Amino acid sequence: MALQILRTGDWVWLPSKAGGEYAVDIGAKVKFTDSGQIQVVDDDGQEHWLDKKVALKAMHISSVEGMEDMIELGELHEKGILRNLFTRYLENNIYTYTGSILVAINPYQVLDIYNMQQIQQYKDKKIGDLPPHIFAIADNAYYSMQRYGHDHGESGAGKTESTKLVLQFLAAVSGQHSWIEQQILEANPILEAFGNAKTIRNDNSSRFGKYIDIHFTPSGVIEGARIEQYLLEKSRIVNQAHNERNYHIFYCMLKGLTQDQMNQLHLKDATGYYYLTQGGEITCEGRDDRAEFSVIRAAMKVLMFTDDEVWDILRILAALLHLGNVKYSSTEVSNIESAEIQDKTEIQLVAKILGVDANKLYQGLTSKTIQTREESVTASLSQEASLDVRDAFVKGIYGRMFIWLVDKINAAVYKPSNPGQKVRSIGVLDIFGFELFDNNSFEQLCINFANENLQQFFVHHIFKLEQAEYDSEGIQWEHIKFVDNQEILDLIAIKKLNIVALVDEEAKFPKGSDATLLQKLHQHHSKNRNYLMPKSSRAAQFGISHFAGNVFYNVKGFLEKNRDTFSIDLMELIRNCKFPFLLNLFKEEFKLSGKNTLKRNATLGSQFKKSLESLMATLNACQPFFVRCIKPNEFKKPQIFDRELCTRQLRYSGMMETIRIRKAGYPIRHKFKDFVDRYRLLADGIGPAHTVDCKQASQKICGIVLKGTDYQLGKSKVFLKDAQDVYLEHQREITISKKIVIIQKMVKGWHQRRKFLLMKKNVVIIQAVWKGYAQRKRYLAIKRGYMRLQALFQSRVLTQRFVGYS
Ligand SMILES: Nc1ncnc2c1ncn2[C@@H]1O[C@H](COP(=O)(O)OP(=O)(O)OP(=O)(O)O)[C@@H](O)[C@H]1O
Repeated sequence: MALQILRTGDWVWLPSKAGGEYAVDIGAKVKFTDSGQIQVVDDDGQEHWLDKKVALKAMHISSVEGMEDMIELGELHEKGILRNLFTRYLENNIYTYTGSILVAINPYQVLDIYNMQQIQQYKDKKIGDLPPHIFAIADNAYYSMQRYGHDHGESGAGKTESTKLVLQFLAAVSGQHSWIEQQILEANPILEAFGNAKTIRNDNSSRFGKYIDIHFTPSGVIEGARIEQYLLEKSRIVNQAHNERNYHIFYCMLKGLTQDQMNQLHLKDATGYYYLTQGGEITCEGRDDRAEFSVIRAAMKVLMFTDDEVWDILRILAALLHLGNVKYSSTEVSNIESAEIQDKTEIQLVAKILGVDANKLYQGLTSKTIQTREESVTASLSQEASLDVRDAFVKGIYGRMFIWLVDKINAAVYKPSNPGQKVRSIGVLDIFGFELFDNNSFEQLCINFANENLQQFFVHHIFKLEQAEYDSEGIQWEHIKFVDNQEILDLIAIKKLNIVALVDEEAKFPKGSDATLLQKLHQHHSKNRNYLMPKSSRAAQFGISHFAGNVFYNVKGFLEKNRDTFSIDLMELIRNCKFPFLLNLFKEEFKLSGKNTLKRNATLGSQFKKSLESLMATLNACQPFFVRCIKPNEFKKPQIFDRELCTRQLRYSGMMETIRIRKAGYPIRHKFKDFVDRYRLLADGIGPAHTVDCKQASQKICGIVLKGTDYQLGKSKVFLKDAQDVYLEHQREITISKKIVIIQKMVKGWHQRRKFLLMKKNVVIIQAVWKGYAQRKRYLAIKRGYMRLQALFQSRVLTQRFVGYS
C-alpha cells in the first residue's frame, strides 16, 4: 500500500509500542491533522500525537469496515485478522470465517443466538447466505454428511460449548425427538461429571479429548453415535493446583447422596478429604453440585446404567477418597527407610468397600514385590515411594473407570450398521489445543504430538482446497511449494529411534530411568534441527521445535507416566477381590496376562499413538470443517479483548497457515469484473466493466502492466502474487495522480478562463463607460469652446459691421 497524505477521518496502522513476541500493530483513526503533528485515536481508545513526517500505513477499506469472511480482507495479515475479530467481537459478532475455518470467540455471556428460531433460520442454507454461525457449520455438515467438525482451541476458549451447540443443532434438525437423540445428548453430563473440573482458566474444563461420531439413517435421522476418548488427565485425581478442583463428580456425590448412602460408604463432607481440598476450593461459583448430581443420576438412567452399576461407581469413588486420607509415617525397618500406616481405619474401610483383604492392601501400599528370574523379593517402600504407589493405584482405578463409562455409554448409543451398508455420519472432535506451561511433562508431549498431527492434517486440507480452486479455475499450480511439519512428526513418532519409541523402550526396560532416557534422546537427536538441547546441560530437559513454538519437556516421571501401571502387588489384590465391578474394570489386563504373571500392557505412549493413528485415518476419510475457538481474556468476562492473548492463539491455531499457503501460490484474486473496474485506467481504451468483455480487458491490462511477471488468468478470476498487487496499486495511484493533475489543470484552466472572460467583459463595459464619459466630457468642452468661438466671432462680425456703419 502506498503511503498517503493523511486527512482527518482516515484509518491507519499504528506500530505497536508494547514490543514483545505477540505485539501487533493496532488500528487507529486520524483525528486532527491541522498543526505540525497529527493526532490519532487507536482501537483501544488511546490518543497519540505523532509527527506529521511519520510514515503510517493506511488501512485497507475492507479492514476499516470489517469482513464476515476474512479471506476477503484486502490485507490478509495478522494485524488485519486481529482487528477484524476485535471489531466484530465488540458488536457481539463472535463468529467469523477465514475461508473454511470458523473462528469463534468466547463471548462469556449468554447471547440470544442459539434459539429455535435461529436453528430454523440456518437450516438448509448455504454458508455465506447468513452471518457466520456455528449452526451454519452444523447445517453444512448435515446436508453434505460425511463431514466432521473440529473444535480447536485452548482451555476455556469454548470448544466444548461449540460441540454441544453442534449436537443440539443436529438433534433439532433431524427432527425426531427420539430416545436415541436424548441418549446422545445425555452422554454429556456424565462425561463432564467424570472428566471435567474447575481449573484457573475454566470453571468447567474438559480434561480429556473426545471424538463423537453421530450416525444417520439414509433419510437423515440420527440412529446412533460412538464416542472415543483421549488421554484423561489423571494427575488431577490425586493432585490439584491452587484454586482448582478435582473432577466434579466427587463434589456432586458428597452433596447429592442421602445420609443413609453416605453412612454406608462412610463418607463425610468434601472438606474432610485430602484429594478434594488441595486446591483450597471445594465449591465452584455458579455451579450447584447437589442439583448437578440429580442431573448426572438422571442421565445415567437414560443411558441404561443399572442401579447396581451406579452404586458400584459410587463405591469406587468413595474408596478412592478414603485411600487419599491414608496417613503414612516414616520409620526404619532393618536400617532401611520404610513407611508405616499407624491409623488403619482408612485401610479397613477401603478393604471393606473394595472387597479386598485389608492386610494385603496394607502390604501393597507399603511394600513392593520385585520379581527376578529366580525368585520374588518383597522390599519395603519409603514414605515418598509409598505415596507414589498409592496415587498410581488411585489414578489407575479412576482412569479405567472412565474408560468403562465411555464404553457403557457407547453400548447404549452405538448401533453397529449392517455389513455393507454405508454409514452416513458426522464426527465432532473436541480436543486439547497446543500446550506450553512452565513445566511440561509427558502429557504435554502427547497433547502436542496430537496437535502436530492435526496441524499436518489441517495444512494438507487447506492445501487441497487451494488446489481445488486452482483446478477449477484452470490454473497451473505444480510449482507451488509449501512446507508441512512432517519433520517434527518424524522426530516424535515416525523415524527410527523416534522420541516416543525411545521412551517406550526405556519404560519397558526394568532398570530404565528418566536420566538414561534423556541421555539416549540427546545421543540420537542432538543434531536434529527440531530437537532442542536444554540451555543448561544439567537440566533434565529436552526441547522440540513445534509448529506453534518451542517447548521444553521435563523428563522427570516420563517413564512412570508412560508405563501407566501400578505395582504388581496391588494388581494381584484386585485380581483376587470380591467386587465384580472392580474386577471388570481390569478385565483386559487380566485377559492378557498369563496365569499368575502379568503380561506387560501397551504403554500409554503407544496406546495414544495408536488411537491417534486411527483418529487420523477417520479424519482423512472425511470432509473436514474447522472451528477455531478463541479465548478473548483470562478473566472469563465479556467484552474484554486481550490483544496479545488472541494473537498467540491465532498463531497457534494454524489459521496463519491458510494465509501462508495462499501466499505460496497466488494470494490475490480478483473477479474479472472487479479487476477491470479497478485497473482499467492503467490501459488506454478500456471502457467500464459492464461495456466490455472483462476477461479480454483483464488480459489486456495484465499484458501491459504486468508484462513478463508470474500472474495467471483463470476462468473467472485474475490470480496475482502479492508483489504484483502492490505494483498494480502503486501504478494505479501514480496514474490516478497523473489524471488528477490533468483534471486539476483542466479545471483550473477553465476556472481561470471563465474568470478572465468575465473580467474582460467587465473591462469592456468599464472601458465603454469610461470612453463614453471621456468623449462626452471632451465633446462638451469642445462644444463649449465652439460656442465661445462662435460668440467671439459673431461679436467681431457685429463689431466690424458697426464700425463700417459708423
Ligand atoms: N458460545 C458461548 N456462549 C456463551 N458462553 C460460552 C460460549 N462458549 C463458551 N462459553 C463460556 O465459556 C466457558 C468455557 O467454555 P468451554 O468449556 O466450552 O471451553 P473449552 O474450550 O472446552 O475449555 P477446556 O479445554 O478447558 O475444556 C463455558 O463454561 C461458558 O461459560
